[in-house]
Amino acid sequence: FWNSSTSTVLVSILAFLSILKTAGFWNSNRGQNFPPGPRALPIIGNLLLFDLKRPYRTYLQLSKKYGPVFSVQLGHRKIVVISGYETVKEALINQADAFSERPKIPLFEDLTKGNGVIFAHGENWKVMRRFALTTLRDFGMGKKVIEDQIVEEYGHLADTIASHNGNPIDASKMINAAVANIIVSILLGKRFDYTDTRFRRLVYNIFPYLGFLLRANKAILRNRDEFHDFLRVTFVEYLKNLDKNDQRSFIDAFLVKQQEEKSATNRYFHNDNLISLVSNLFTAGVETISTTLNWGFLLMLKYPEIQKKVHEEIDQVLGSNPPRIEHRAQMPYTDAVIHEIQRYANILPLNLPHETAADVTLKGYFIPKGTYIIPLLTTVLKDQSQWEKPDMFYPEHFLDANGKFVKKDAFLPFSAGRRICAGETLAKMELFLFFTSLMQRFNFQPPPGVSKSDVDLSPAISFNIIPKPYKMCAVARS
Ligand code: HEM
Repeated sequence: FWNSSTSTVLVSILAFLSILKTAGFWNSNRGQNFPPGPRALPIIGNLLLFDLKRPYRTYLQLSKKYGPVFSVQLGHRKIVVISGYETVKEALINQADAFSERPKIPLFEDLTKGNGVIFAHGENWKVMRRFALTTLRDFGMGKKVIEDQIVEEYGHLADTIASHNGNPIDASKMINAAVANIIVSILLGKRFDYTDTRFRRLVYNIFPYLGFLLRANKAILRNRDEFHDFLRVTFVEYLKNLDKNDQRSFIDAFLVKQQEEKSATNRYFHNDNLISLVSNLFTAGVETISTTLNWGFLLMLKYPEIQKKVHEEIDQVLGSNPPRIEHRAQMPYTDAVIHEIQRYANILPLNLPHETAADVTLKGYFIPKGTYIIPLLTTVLKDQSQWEKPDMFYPEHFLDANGKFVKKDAFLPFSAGRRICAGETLAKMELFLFFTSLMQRFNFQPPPGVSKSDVDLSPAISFNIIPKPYKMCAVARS
């Protein structure tokens, strides 16, 4: 009965049905005004349209053609892309709850099993996010400890940079280590020496560079196992010395919660959630900041006249005093430059993916519950209706005619709504203190023989926007 011609007929029928389905013949969304988009091919959907090396470019082009709400199909997944400041705001802020979920992405589900905060869902996400936010505040801004730690850390970083005596260096690894130490001191309550072997493995091997997050290879899984083993041993150690009245780290705070009397949320405080939280904060809190700083110094090489103005403001306001966070309000130009670095660098052009938690209507289009959403941040940070010179590095975007700092609604590098970056306050503090302190100590110049017009601002090939590796000379300022 079951012979090869039966199989051929069956395969043909299936292929035909698949074509009909893709063409929308009995699409469940049909008649409900699903957002428009390019016609999809069977099985692969719109894959052929994509610049796979820099997918954000394809989304950007499609948004120009199809407008602020459109759809693409990748494999069997229909994706709705939201672009432009007004529309992203209408979704993530005005309809915050409906756009607050994360899709289940196989690689991340394998890595975290829905634990932690970044790729968590429903109630687990809510409880872990609330805990992460309060604890970051307590161990950071609340107790002022973190500001002191950043000040200590930028001292170490500046000394390491100065030891190269103005010779050309690629500072990215040093910056990475300094930034990693900040989150490590919040999580573990102590910093590491840059030469510590375990720390080096943690920073350089275990956590992949932003651009390679999507490579689900065996090495990543092996590194993850090694990191988890390290954490399990650490938890046991911290548990032994735990003192409810003297909590010294994020891990201590979690373990105290775990031991509290049974409460409605107590069941979420298990070790798998702690492991994922620690990994989440490390992944989210190191590469983002160091990539932004790497863009910042590259831009200072390209625009020495802007660097000069920052130096002047530093000399005027700080003199030789170390920067503290309260100085930011007195340094509008430096503040504007840092904001413009974030806007221009646009490091997460695709944002992180969202998913609709309920059926929702946006700009007249119907989007069912469970739809994969991309709130396209690049179209917000470069929205022509919001920025005077969207494609240029122009700190005046954040200054009024009197040189006072002005906030901009479309400045959303941390996204918006329920899933807005949980580390925004910490990140802003780190960016200001690291950038200002290094600028206070050094003049950044291209290596000998390289002129400012040779400085290349085109990004490396990646899913996110990272600068190509570069060298610079950090010449001590007298
Ligand atoms: C320049 C620095 C940073 C940028 C540009 C940035 C940007 C972002 C963006 C765009 C998201 C996704 C928001 C969304 O889904 O709508 C995000 C999420 C997140 N970020 Fe950041 N981030 C930065 C630094 C940090 C730091 C320092 C930490 C923590 C220490 C952190 C922790 C998180 C966490 C936990 C999430 C997940 C939030 C959730 O799913 O509820 N980030 N960040």
